[in-house]
Parts: sequence; C-alpha cells; structure tokens
Amino acid sequence: MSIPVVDFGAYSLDRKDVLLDEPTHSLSQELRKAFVDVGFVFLTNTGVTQEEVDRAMEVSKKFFLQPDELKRPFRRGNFANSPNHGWVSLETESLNPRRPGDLKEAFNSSSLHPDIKWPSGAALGFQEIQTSFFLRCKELSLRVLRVMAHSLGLDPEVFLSAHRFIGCEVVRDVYAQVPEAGDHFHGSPSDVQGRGEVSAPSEVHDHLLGLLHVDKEVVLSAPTLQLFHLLPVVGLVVVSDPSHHSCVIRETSRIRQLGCIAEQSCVSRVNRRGLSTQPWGELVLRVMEEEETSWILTDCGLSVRKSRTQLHRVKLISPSVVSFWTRVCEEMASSVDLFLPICILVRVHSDVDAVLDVGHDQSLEALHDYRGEGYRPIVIQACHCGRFGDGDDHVAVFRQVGTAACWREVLKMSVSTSADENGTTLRSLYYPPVNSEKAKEGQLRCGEHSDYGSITLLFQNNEGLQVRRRSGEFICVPTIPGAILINIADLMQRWTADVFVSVLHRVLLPPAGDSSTRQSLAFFVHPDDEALITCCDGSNKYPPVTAGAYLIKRLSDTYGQG
Ligand SMILES: O=C(O)CCC(=O)C(=O)O
Ligand SMILES: [Fe+2]
Repeated sequence: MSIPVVDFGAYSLDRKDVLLDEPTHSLSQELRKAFVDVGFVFLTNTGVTQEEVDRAMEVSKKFFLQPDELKRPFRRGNFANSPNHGWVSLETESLNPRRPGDLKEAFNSSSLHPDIKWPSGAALGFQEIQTSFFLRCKELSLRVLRVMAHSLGLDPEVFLSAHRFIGCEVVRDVYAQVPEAGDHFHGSPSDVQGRGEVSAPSEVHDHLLGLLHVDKEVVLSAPTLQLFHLLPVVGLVVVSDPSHHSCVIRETSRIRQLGCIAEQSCVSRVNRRGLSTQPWGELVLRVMEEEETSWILTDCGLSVRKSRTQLHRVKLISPSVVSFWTRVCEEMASSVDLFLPICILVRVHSDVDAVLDVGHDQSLEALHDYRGEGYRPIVIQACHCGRFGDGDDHVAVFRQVGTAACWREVLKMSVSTSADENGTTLRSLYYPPVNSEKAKEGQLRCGEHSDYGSITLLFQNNEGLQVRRRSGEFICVPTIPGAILINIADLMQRWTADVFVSVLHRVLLPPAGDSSTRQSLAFFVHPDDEALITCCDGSNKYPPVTAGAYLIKRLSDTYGQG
C-alpha cells in the first residue's frame, strides 16, 4: 500500500474561521485510515505555499554551504536553555545507532526566545524565515491535531490542550514560587499598595519596560525624534533606540487600523481600589510637559524617566505593583466573556525595547508582516468562551480584555525565565552530494528510526525517503509538489494506545554516480513538557509519561548523555 493523499482544503490555513467547524466526516475518516494503516499521509491544499517552503530551504542551504568554522558557534549544545537548538554537523548523529553517522547536516530551531543568537551573514534572514515557517507549521499542526482527535471520536481539544506552548518561551508563574508579602525592592513604602501582596523575584525591578499610556489622541515630539502621532493605546511601548523610529511609526499606524485599546477600564479599577486618583493619560501628559528627567508616580506605583533619546520609560518598581496589575488583569480577563482569541505581538530585545500590539485573531495574519522585524508572538490561547450579546459594545469588551491580556503578558515577560517548555522543533536538513566510494559500510543519509513526538510535518525537495510498511519492507516515498507529508510519531502512538502507528523510515544514499543533494524541513511536533500523556482510550497499555521527560530520554538515546 502506498501513502494516501488527502485533501486538507477544508481545514486549510487560508480558512481563518474553520476552527469553529467540525471537520467533515470524510476528512476525519481519510486521515484516520492513513494513520491507522500506514502512519503517513500526504496532505494537499494545506495553505502552506511552495514559495514559503522554497524560502526556508534556500536560506538553510546558504547556512549549510558555509565553512564549518562559521557554523560552529551555532552548534547544538551551545544554547544553555535550549539544548536541542542549533547546528548538527555531518555524521554526528546516527538515527539508527547500529549504522555509522548519518550523512546529513541539520539545523534545529527549537527556541524562538529573543535572546537566542541566530546565523546571519551568508544566511541573511535566517531567523525571520525559520521563525515564520515555524509558526506556519505550528498553525497547521494544531489543525491536524484537531482533526485527528475528531477522527478518533475524542474531544477536539484532547491533543490541542497538550500543545499550548509550541514556540513560546516559558512564562512560568513565578509569583507562586515567591514567599508571601513584603516589598524586598528599592522604592519607598508609599509604592506598596494593598496588603499581603506576593512579591516578585529580583529580575522584576531590573527590568525596564518602556510603557507609554496615552489617553487622548496626542502628538509627541522629542528632541531627537520625529513627530509621533499616537492614538489611545494601552501597552504601546515606545522604543528607545532612535534607529527604530520608522518601526514605531509603522506600529502606531497599524494599531490604528486594528482599533485602539483604551485604558479607561484600568483606571476605573484603580479608582475603585483607591489606588489612583488620576487617569493615566493625564499622568503621561503631565510627564510630557515637565522638563525633569525622572519622576516617581507613587500613586500607581510606576516610575517614569525621560531622557533625550528615550521618550519615556516606565519602570515597574515594586513587586506589589506587579502583582497588583497582574491581578487586575486577570480579574478583568475573567470577568468578560469573549469569543475572540487575542493575539499579542511583542518585540523585545535584551535592552527591553518593546512594541506591543493587541488584536484579535486576524493579527495572526498580520504577524507575517512582522517577519523581518524580529517580532515574537505571544498568542493567548485561552480565549474566553461565550458570545457577544446583541446589545454588547464589542469594542469596549475587546478593549477590556485586550488591555488585561496585554498587561498580563507584559508583566509575565518582565519576570519570565528564558527556557522553553515545549520541545517542538523545526529541523532543516541538508544532505550533501555523496561519494559512494567514500561512504562507510552501511552508512545512510538518515538511518532507520521513528520520530519521538506527536506528529511530524515533512517537506522534501528530492526523493530518497523510504517508509516501512507493516509487512516489513521499505517503500520509496515520492515527492508530490505542494503536498506535505505527515507522520505519526512515537508519543502519539502511545497516546492512542497503538491505534495510530509510528513507523520506521530512513533516507537512502543516492545511487552511485548521482551527485544530487537533498533537502528537507521536518517540523517535529511535541506536546508541552509538562503534558502527561496517558492512553486516550482509558487503557493502561502504556504507563503515563510526561512529554518533556520522554523527549529528554529519546534525545539522550540518540546523542548520548550531554
Ligand atoms: O529528510 C527526510 O526526509 C527525513 C528526515 C527524518 O526523518 C528525520 O530527521 O526524522
Ligand atoms: Fe524522521
């Protein structure tokens, strides 16, 4: 039996609204049959374009074709918080340990953390292209996982809810780790609002966020900057580096298109608690009029600084303020029923220049406009259920939740640590020309193996891949233009108690005398590290395992300890 080809058009990335629909019965059943019988399927009409694939392969090839000394700084193992991220050199890895090292090079993009150093130079645009391809694959994977759940008659969220952190850096609930009460920070007692606040760890007070709150439409000018025309936005962060001017201007005009997030709701919350007497807009306007370089706005716990090159910087100075705002945000978010998912795009550099943008899920689309700018998306997955009533003021609701979400993310960012909590990896593979006389006995381009996670998306530009059938023999996999090969990986087989099968596959050497290269892009989807994988039929066929522990074990089997 060959690999089935299934039309995924009904769930294509081009269709934005589709996640609310039940997958069609025939799509579910075709997918199910492929994953039960073969473990592999070709999906057509996914919405991922050939152009996107070509771009990702092209920039990868430019990276691989460089001399090794230029690639070495990016070696896998060099990234402290992301051990699987980086370059894997030729013959380093034996996916079948009984064979000599695979004749391939790879680059694993496992972390989108803004502090990760990416290849540049010859591979100009590498980070942006890999990141945007990663995010496209992520979106498609989530759709596939949804259809897979449906095909098994399971709750459509069963797989999705264990894949919430693909491509997100860790945002651990650091507050929970910190002891009760007390302000261990600099700042006068008047900064501390309320009682029994949980204090935040020390990273917070060093973390400078440039927040600018504008209540009315205003024009700001500063000595070294052009005019900025800002609409009322909460969470708009002004970049301090003059080289980013145009970026700020573009940003503000985009926010205008998306609609504005007014802070009125925040203000009323603040007032109700007696913590602030003024709308923030006024505070900011006051700041702008003043000539001094620094203020402490004790009534809302923020300090504001102003310098020649920075419009304004607002520093979160007190842990109680941080937790206060977090709580406000959470209350606001939970008090409003909202149907829209919210997407926040954040650009953060280590010197804490940031631009926030809050929008509804169409922002996901807008995300692609940011490819070249190093934006980091934070998508708030947990959208609030319920629908707008007829009489609801949609904009007001959206503003409230957007504001809350925005703040929450800013605050989380300010205390986040830098590890990742989902092992999903976009792996770019390059198989150089092979001199078959020099190849070692039994050596392959990629030895027999099955993948480790939930599913794998594979894009290939040339033949060579083989998949093992149930009967034991290997069959050649064709390349079908525009189609994506998707396979079940080991954790998914466990999860489905062997209903879906994860099968061995390999990449052969080209025939003698054929000096062609091969490239592929494999998107290995993993559940979140903390997700406990138990058989979804309720059986005990496999003991529960956390996805993170399972992945570590599999990687260490492949690469050896360390
Ligand atoms: O390059 C290919 O086509 C296959 C790669 C693969 O299976 C893997 O890296 O897991
Ligand atoms: Fe594989």
